[in-house]
Formats: sequence, C-alpha cells, structure tokens
Amino acid sequence: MNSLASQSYPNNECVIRTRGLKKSFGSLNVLKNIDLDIVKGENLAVLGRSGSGKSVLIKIISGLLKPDEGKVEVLGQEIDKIGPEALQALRMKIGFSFQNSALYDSMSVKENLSFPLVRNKRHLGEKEVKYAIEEVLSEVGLSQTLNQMPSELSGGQRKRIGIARTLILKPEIMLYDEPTAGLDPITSIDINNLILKVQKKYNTSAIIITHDLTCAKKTANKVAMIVDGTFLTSGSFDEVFTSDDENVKAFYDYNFIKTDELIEK
Ligand SMILES: Nc1ncnc2c1ncn2[C@@H]1O[C@H](COP(=O)(O)OP(=O)(O)OP(=O)(O)O)[C@@H](O)[C@H]1O
Repeated sequence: MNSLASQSYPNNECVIRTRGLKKSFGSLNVLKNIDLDIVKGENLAVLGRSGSGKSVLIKIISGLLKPDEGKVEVLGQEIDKIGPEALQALRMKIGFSFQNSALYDSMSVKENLSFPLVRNKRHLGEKEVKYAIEEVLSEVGLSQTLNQMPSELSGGQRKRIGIARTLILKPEIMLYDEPTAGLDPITSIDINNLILKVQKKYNTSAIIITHDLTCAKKTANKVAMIVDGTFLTSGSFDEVFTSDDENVKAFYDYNFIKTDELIEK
C-alpha cells in the first residue's frame, strides 16, 4: 500500500486530507505523491529516514509551505488557497510542537504562555488569561515553573511548555515534530503520556513525526512510513513492523532497533 487514503472510516470526519501532494526544492523531489486521510480523534505517526520529507509534509499541512501540486484540505479548507485572514483563523486551530520547543528565551514561562493569547484573542481579560495559563500549566504538570525562564528548564520541561503554549489556543489538530528527540527514556515516556492525554482531553487529531519507535507505538493509532517521496506502508504499528518490505527492515536496522521487543506477541 503506498497511500494513506482512508477506506476504513468512510463515515467519519476527515480533518486532514491530501491528494497527489508534490513538493520539490530545485531538482530535489521531496514529496512525490502523498495521499493522506486523518480522521477526527486519530493520531498518525510518520516515520522515515532523515531528509525523507516528514517536516516538509507537516509544514505544508500547517500552511507554512505551499505544495507544488496536489490538494491539501485541513478542517475542510484548502489551506494553500485561502486568504491571509482565513489562514490565520485556521492556523489557530493547529498546534505546532516544534522539535526545539521554540520558546522565547527572553520571556518567562508565564509570558511565553500569555503571548499567543494576547496576540490572537485580544478580547480576553487579564483574569481569563491568568486562568488559561494556570489551566494549561496544570495539564502539563508544570504549575511550579510559572515564573521561571526557559533557560532554567530541562529539555523535557521545555517540550511540555512548548506543548502547553499550543494547547492554550485549544487546537483541533496537533503536529508534533520529533517530540521525544534528545530526551532520556523516562522523560520520553512522560511526553508520550502527555500526547495521549492531549488526544483524549482535547479531542485532537495529530501527526507525530518521530524516529522513536516506542513513541510511535505508544501514541499513534496508525503508523506510516515515507520512502522516496510516498507512503510506502501504513497501518497499525504491528502491521507495519511485521512487514517483509526491505525498506521497512532497513529502517529499523538503521535505528539499531530490535522490533521483536516492540511488537505484540
Ligand atoms: N525550505 C527549503 N529549501 C530547500 N530545501 C529544503 C527546504 N526545506 C526542506 N528542504 C529539503 O527537503 C528535504 C526534506 O527535508 P525534511 O526537513 O522534511 O526532512 P525530514 O524527513 O523531516 O528529516 P529529519 O528526520 O532529519 O528531520 C531535505 O533534503 C531538505 O534539505
């Protein structure tokens, strides 16, 4: 199977849908034909070797990059075709958790969290902003960091604050770019649990880009692997990792992973 077009959820609402998506940079054809359906409430993990186009894909879905060809529908709107105001409104429904957490280093945690609200929801009063900050900080288990600076936080705490900053706008879609990269295994478990909590509590749908197969197994309902600009295979974690495809095997050999330990017996 080289497409992620959904046949199994015909009656469910698709929050992200791409058809025939292509993107090149000069002579480098990064995405050659991406068909993708993500149903409401579903988490999809996207795997692939370095440079396979995973980040380019989520940048197109979030409207940060435009595709060369193909269709990209996000929450029912063609994100690459809408005007600036509609794009801004749509983007508020998409939480982007960046690999480096992208916190403002000169701002405290409180200021980092109030920034998106003050900028995008100007009608909110001081009390409402304070309440929203306390609520998301409590959700990510970091109420005590309110007045700390990003430089005083651990890598795992920075990731959590980055996620809290997206949650404050109550997104419908979450895009996680390597959420566990650079974290120790215990902290990674905490982040995986947070991703699941966000899915349940906020009823989000998500794309999780990761090289971490434990993260993919724990957080995703579906896993897909990009090879040579298209989805080579997709399905449940166990379906993908019991595949005989040489590219799939090469992927876990390359990552020194014993998938036997990850696959349900
Ligand atoms: N704005 C850009 N201009 C030119 N080339 C780009 C641009 N963005 C991405 N690329 C190229 O597209 C290819 C795919 O990049 P991308 O960041 O999507 O890879 P990735 O699969 O996310 O890799 P990694 O796992 O290492 O993060 C790379 O060769 C990259 O250099």
